[in-house]
Amino acid sequence: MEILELRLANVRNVEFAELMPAPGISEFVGENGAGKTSVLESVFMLSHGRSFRSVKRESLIQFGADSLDVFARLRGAAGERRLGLSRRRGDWAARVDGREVASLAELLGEIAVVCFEPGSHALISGASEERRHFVDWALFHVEPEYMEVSRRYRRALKQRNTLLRSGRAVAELESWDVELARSGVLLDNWRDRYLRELLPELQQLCLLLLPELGAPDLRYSRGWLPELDLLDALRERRIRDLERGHTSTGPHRADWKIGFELAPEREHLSRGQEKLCALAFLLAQAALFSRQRGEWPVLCLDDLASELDAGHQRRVLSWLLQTGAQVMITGTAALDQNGFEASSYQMFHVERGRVLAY
Ligand SMILES: Nc1ncnc2c1ncn2[C@@H]1O[C@H](COP(=O)(O)OP(=O)(O)OP(=O)(O)O)[C@@H](O)[C@H]1O
Repeated sequence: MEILELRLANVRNVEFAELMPAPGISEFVGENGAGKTSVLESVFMLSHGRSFRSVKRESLIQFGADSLDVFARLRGAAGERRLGLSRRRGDWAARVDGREVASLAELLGEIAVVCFEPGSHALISGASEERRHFVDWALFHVEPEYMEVSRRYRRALKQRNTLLRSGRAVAELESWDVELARSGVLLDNWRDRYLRELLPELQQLCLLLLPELGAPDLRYSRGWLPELDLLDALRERRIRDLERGHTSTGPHRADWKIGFELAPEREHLSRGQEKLCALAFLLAQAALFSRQRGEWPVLCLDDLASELDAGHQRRVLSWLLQTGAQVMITGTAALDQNGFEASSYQMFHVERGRVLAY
């Protein structure tokens, strides 16, 4: 998919910007604090409903402004779409082709953006929630029933936790346990399958970015004891859960980790290797998306040059070039443009909130 036109208003220090990203690589170059990341955050917002820097969307609204607008004209396999996310008088509204949609998910389902940024190492070293989000974001795009099943699971979990805190009879938990098991097993199967499908893509990217570590392996832990089925695991934990006041087992506790032949645990990775590893996951996710959906997501790479050394940058850029995906990259200095085709490359200068095609 490709963003043909992008418009932002009152996003951080960008009062207004209108640009036409290149079909291939668009580079946003400017000094620290110029507004480069704000452009990427806007694109990411359309696909995730939030910024990658903060869960609070409000922090993007320009100081003193009472509205924010992000608009993109997107060409994808399903045709052309006009996508908008805005905030007016305290309310957020999402629009697809000019029509306000009832649920944000309708907008998020239209555009896929995969972003590597300075906080991405949290995918490897951060909380398990980051890793569940990573998988669940992909499931949202490829499993038509994902939203509904995930909603049922979250609702049952909330009800079960309320019941646990109320200290009422254990027997009342049965119906919620049955619902948790029904939806939870589906989530677990999808996650398990997704990670197995991701592995070959990941192996290729690790070979490109981290060849010194040997072959990678992915270990998925589903969130409950492998020898039990989910319903039995929930039943078995009831007494303990009542004491603790929350549900201590199930897919909401799922996690996965990567190990390499020569670095079996995360603690064996250097900080730089952690970042490369996170990048390998994100690019593998994009590659799998393209295989499953027949089109590439938009790829954003924030501050690539400060995250990667020159050799790794070159490898990533040549990999990106052969995908044909639309890519947006920020940096304080221009990239080495060797191999870029003029027709699919565009540089933008960003200066104190102004974005200008160069
Ligand atoms: N809500 C806001 N309203 C106005 N300005 C803001 C707001 N939030 C942040 N800023 C400012 O907006 C500017 C843009 O930040 P941004 O992160 O986009 O810059 P950048 O060009 O990516 O910088 P760097 O190279 O340092 O990462 C910064 O100067 C920041 O202080």
